Amino acid sequence: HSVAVLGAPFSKGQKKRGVEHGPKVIRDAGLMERLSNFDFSVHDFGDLNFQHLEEDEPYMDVKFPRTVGAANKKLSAAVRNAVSAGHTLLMLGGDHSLAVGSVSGHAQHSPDLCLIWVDAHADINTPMTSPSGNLHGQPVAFMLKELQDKMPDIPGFSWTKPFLSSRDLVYIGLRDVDPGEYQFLKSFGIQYFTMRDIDRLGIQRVMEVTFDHLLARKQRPIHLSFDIDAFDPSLAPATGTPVNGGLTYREGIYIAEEIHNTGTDHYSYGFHFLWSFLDFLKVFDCLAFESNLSSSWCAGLLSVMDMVEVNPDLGASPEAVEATATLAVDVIASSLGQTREG
Ligand SMILES: N[C@](CCCC[B-](O)(O)O)(CCN1CCCCC1)C(=O)O
Ligand SMILES: [Mn+2]
Ligand SMILES: [Mn+2]
Ligand SMILES: [Mn+2]
Repeated sequence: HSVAVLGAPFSKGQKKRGVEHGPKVIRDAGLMERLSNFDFSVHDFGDLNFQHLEEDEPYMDVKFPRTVGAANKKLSAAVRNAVSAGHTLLMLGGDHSLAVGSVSGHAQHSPDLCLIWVDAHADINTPMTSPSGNLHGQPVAFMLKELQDKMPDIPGFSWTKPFLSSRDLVYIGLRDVDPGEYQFLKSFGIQYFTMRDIDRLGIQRVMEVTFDHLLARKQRPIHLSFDIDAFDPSLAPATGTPVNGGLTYREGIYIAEEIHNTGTDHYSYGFHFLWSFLDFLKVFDCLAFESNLSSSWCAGLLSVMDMVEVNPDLGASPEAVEATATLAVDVIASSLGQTREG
């Protein structure tokens, strides 16, 4: 299979300058070099260029609605085209408002997709519940069918149509959820794992429950929307809304590795005891075929991945920026098949 890389240098979903340079610093951290180590082909689609609209007054306190709406309309077409061409698509942000275009473009090709949202935040505010008016805290609200009667007609977003059911979404890493968002999570019964849940259950169990929830009934394409602020700020300081107590390096990489490992029979869900027993037997090397089988099979179910909110202007030093960008590349590489075992 092939991977396409698309940069989305966009920042108007929030107020801090610099996140529009996210695609550049992620590439400068060696992204394309790291991707060339895999056996799949890599296509660089370059960066989208977004026009800044002159007249773009706030709407119900929502900032830059027409600019954000237009950018996402353009992004959704690019994502739909890339997925339709058979690529696994990697979208480099840019702020998280870009998920509106990325996920809806993906859903136009794959309406049965499921969404894994790795983030300190739920990003499910409506214009009425948003404490900031920043659209990077609202993308999920544009996607959910259950929220469509609570969403006003925002200028610039008339092209959008809700496409996602709450049961097809799982959050991992939450630790800064606004009151209105919490109400939606509870009333729609959305599956989520906070950092406390990760402390209690451990990341292996979190991923098992996530895949049982999303894939046990049937396998389908995964959209992974990864906000770098899911990591602890000590690991990812160069980002706009850091929150203490985030993912460790190993937890973040494990999430990515497990997403890569979906899609083979090796992981027919609900039979963990069997697979862990087979893994145990593997140590006697009597099941070598099993690992070869899964490695040949593992295209993985990942179809589109967003990597967003890397902001080079917010690192305290060049080293801090480099560390944040390199972490983003590590997560991307692990999602696409890089392993820690060789
Ligand atoms: N939930 C917030 C933050 C959104 C972050 C967007 B992301 O995840 O893409 O980076 C507001 C969070 N909270 C408001 C009260 C004071 C502390 C921050 C919002 O503005 O909606
Ligand atoms: Mn966030
Ligand atoms: Mn986010
Ligand atoms: Mn693999």
